Amino acid sequence: MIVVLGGSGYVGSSIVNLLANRGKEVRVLSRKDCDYYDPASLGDAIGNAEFVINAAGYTGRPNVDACELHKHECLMGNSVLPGVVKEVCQSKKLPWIQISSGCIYTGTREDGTGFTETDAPNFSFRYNNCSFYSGTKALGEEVLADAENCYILRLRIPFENLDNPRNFLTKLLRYERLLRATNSLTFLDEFAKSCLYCAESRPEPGIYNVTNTGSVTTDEVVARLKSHGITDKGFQFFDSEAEFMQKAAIAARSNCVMNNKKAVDAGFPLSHVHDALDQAMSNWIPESEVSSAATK
Ligand SMILES: NC(=O)C1=CN([C@@H]2O[C@H](COP(=O)(O)OP(=O)(O)OC[C@H]3O[C@@H](n4cnc5c(N)ncnc54)[C@H](OP(=O)(O)O)[C@@H]3O)[C@@H](O)[C@H]2O)C=CC1
Ligand SMILES: Cc1cn([C@H]2C[C@H](O)[C@@H](COP(=O)(O)OP(=O)(O)O[C@H]3O[C@@H](C)C(=O)[C@@H](O)[C@H]3O)O2)c(=O)[nH]c1=O
Repeated sequence: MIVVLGGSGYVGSSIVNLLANRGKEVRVLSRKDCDYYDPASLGDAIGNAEFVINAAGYTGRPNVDACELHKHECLMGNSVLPGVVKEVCQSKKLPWIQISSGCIYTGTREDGTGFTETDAPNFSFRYNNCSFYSGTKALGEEVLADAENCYILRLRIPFENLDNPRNFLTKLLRYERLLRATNSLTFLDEFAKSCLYCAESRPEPGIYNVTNTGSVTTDEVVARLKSHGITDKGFQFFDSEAEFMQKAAIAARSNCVMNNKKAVDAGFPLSHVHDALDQAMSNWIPESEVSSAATK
């Protein structure tokens, strides 16, 4: 049985749905079920699982700006909880996944290429230039530096075919104005499949950048939304990052490029970002039809 902490959240529910559709026995854990910060209580709740996925954490609503206002929750969920899950899984000798984030980086490497798993985070408290959210995610990875049998999977700006306020494509469609940025992204379907791949095929444990190959600019994504007929909106852009910060954000964002070679070489099912965007957009389901699509 696979236990998923935070399995009712945006990312967790996508993983749980895939596991269930593939016939896996899966159990969702919530903070209501036990004390996440008491190893004995969490250990009892995890019970006789064979594999654990920690999809719990504090991300803020509607976006990471909220983490600047809820620092205690953010630090506990993203930095302390991974350490408790590690203690419990190690004592039970369980393999497990921690969901981390590519947002612990900003920009590209000096040579213009994407960050690899061995590059030190450059959008963290150690650099003192980060959002509170990113700082806590980088600390969460540090806490797991010596973790055994642990997959640290870095997700980066999830998108999918279902219109949802957490979906990057929906965000671009709904924000009044857009920031011009270059980013690596993660197709949520392929992220869920990557979790299943770890549970079933057990590649070498460690850190993996679970992002689609390549990177895209905001303009490219918007052009694709138009060419797929999803919108004909005349998008408005901020003149600069400074204007974005002044008018639409509290915390700086970590727009960045990631290198997924380690994950691809290890067999993770990750396509090129252009193909993944086309797949999500050609199966686009508007929010008004999402719940009826889910029940079909
Ligand atoms: N969405 C994104 O853009 C990205 C997310 N991630 C990471 O993926 C993971 C899941 O994110 P996502 O699904 O978007 O988040 P959600 O907020 O949708 O879900 C996370 C779940 O975690 C639980 N939770 C909330 N606050 C806390 C807390 N302070 N301590 C412990 N548990 C808490 C809640 O479940 P319950 O109430 O049932 O306990 C919640 O439903 C997080 O670790 C996040 O950092 C990484 C990159 C991008
Ligand atoms: C608020 C806002 C953001 N943006 C841009 C900035 C950025 O490039 C992109 C996403 O910014 P948001 O504020 O929507 O999302 P943000 O909360 O920064 O998203 C992050 O969530 C956490 C949980 C993660 O782990 C990250 O990987 C990432 O997915 O959209 C606009 O273009 N216009 C806006 O009005």
